[in-house]
Amino acid sequence: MRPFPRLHLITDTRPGREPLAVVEAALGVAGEHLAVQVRVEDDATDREAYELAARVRALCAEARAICLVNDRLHVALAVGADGGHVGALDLPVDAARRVLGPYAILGATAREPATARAAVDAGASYLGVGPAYATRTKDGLPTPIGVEGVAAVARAVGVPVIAIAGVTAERIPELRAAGAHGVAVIGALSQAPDPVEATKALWDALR
Ligand SMILES: Cc1ncc(COP(=O)(O)OP(=O)(O)O)c(N)n1
Ligand SMILES: Cc1ncsc1CCOP(=O)(O)O
Ligand SMILES: [Mg+2]
Repeated sequence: MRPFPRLHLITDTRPGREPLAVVEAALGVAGEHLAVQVRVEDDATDREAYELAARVRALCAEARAICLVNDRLHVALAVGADGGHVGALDLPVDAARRVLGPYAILGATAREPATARAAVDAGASYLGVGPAYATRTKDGLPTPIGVEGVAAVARAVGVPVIAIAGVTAERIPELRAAGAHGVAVIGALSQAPDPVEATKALWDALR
């Protein structure tokens, strides 16, 4: 079986961002070691989500990278993605597992050990754990859990823990030391002046 990717790029579809160009740049560096999660803004239409996901899925297939879809599992199924990711406001994990089937990759968001264990028991195959640090990318997040919070979740579960929020290449060593399998990033790539160099820095810190 393929090792689960340590670097997860989440698309940034806010105005002025270029999600496909960033995905192409990252795939050129990390290729099959990358997971790309298609995430659109809440007010995007399903058609917009589908069109972006279909293009990302095609790019990932070419690079043999994993393609995941955030929230909208019908879009994941429609484009033939490898799986999806759900959080507290999305389908419950057991329902998401039923939608995606037994073999799909299913991620769930967790910030503390009890919910992390519950998500795994309900069928999550990896956990997105955070917010690890403060971030300006998403509003309304709770207080960051820090490396100690990531470590507490990592100790509690046997599935890969993917740290999220405010992750930079410089922070990867402490997250890995805390037991994180890998990281998920939006801003570290989408706001980088050079996404190729930024991917190299993240990937070098992870391998
Ligand atoms: C890898 C990963 N971790 C956490 C999240 C956040 O999911 P959620 O809490 O449902 O928030 P939205 O991303 O849907 O706004 C994620 N997407 N990926
Ligand atoms: C979608 C999401 N969920 C928790 S933090 C976050 C965004 C993280 O973005 P960044 O990597 O730019 O801090
Ligand atoms: Mg969600």
